[in-house]
Amino acid sequence: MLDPKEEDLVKLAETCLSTAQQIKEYLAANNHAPMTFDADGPAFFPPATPEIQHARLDLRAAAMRLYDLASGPDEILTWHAYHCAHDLNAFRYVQRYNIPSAVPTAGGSSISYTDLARTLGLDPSQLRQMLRQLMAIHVFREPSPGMVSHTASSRLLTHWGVGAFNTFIAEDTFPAVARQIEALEQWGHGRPEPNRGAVNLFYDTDLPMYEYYETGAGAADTISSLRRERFSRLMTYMASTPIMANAHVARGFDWASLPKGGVVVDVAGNVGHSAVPIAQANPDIRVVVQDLPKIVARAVDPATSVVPQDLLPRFTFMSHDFYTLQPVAGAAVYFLRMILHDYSDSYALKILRAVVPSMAPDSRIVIMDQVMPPTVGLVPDPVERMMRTTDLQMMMLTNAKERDATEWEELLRKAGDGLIEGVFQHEEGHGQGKRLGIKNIKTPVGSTMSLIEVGFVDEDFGNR
Ligand SMILES: C[S@@+](CC[C@H](N)C(=O)[O-])C[C@H]1O[C@@H](n2cnc3c(N)ncnc32)[C@H](O)[C@@H]1O
Repeated sequence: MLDPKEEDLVKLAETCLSTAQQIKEYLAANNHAPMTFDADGPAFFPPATPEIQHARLDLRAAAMRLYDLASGPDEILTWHAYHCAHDLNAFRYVQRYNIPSAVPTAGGSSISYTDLARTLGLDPSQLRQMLRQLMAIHVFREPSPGMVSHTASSRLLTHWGVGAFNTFIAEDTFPAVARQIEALEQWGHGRPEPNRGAVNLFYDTDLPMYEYYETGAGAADTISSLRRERFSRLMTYMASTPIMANAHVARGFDWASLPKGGVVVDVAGNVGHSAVPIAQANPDIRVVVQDLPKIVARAVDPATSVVPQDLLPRFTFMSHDFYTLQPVAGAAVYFLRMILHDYSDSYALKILRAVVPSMAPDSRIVIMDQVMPPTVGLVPDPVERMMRTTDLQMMMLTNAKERDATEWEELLRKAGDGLIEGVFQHEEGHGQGKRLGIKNIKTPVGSTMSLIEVGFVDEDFGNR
């Protein structure tokens, strides 16, 4: 990993050179096309060995640091921030008016600003202003004056998942995060309620984001339906990206060790996409996927179902509000992926304390979320950037946060307080000297999320 304190221009440039060579050679040796901005080039960096992944991280970290040092302290605060704001503004325009699908995708083809504007009912001069802003970051290009064509990135805006992600940033995150300070001033700093986030001001709702999405029934409320669909697609896509790949679910916990006939409850599992690798890892277990009613309807609808046909007999879908007592008692595992980071401590506690009374003494809770580095500079810069941005996204959405290992341990200890005796009521000693705690944390290679195995441990167990 690049030394977090390295500031020498030449040393950073040397890192760029050596890692760039390593990556170029790897691509050539494995018959992968070189990375390019051309529309016909690879849309995603190809799968690579851990060494090449590390080289990519170092290259990005060194190049970004060089860029910042060459810009100077003033530009970080002025021009860089200025560019970011208007890049987002241009993305919003591009998404709102469906520009990507109106630009021809056939190799080498292009369209004039005038024709594009006429097709979409836009002003040609404003259209050109917006697209030229994005061309600086390799999104669209002008192959000749007055003509627009795709780059690899702009073409990807037509991809169902990348497009949904970009639209969510442009149409939801960008305008909502601009209300963050107003939310803090209107409702108070450090508020725990999930319906007092910046997104509540932007969506103009008193409901927590997920409940707001649920209100989108019928034509009466099409905007919340549209936002729910977008968010749902975003979540499904995220689970397919290398850093959040569903495959990590199988790598971070030994699902095969669960007993025959054991049950895994995927609490708030959306349409069940993350439970698929669990069921595949152990043919002898059953899976219960729980979520809010409209999500469950999507999960069981053949048009939107994501669970492969051969696994379906082992799947049950259930509407369940996770603030209420967990209806499945004695499951082998209660799996909570990307749930608790959506909530402040007091709400995350409510969710966990609704699970604990249903646990058997040997049940586990497996939490899959980020385990934040306890300070800055411990992970590669691009990873740190992703984790910190996600942390703020959680604040914006639901007044929530990502947690480090100590914060997780503290939360779990409180989640078990007063409930242990009930779980161990049929056992000798009634669970005296036990607490809910972390048994293990495993971070699969290439994943930003870890699997935190939680169970009943002796009071003096571990000291993370
Ligand atoms: C961030 S998504 C995570 C989904 C899934 N676990 C995953 O890893 O992709 C949060 C999920 O929580 C669900 N949810 C929100 N509030 C809920 C509630 N009160 N009870 C049950 N599920 C809820 C949402 O519908 C959504 O599917």
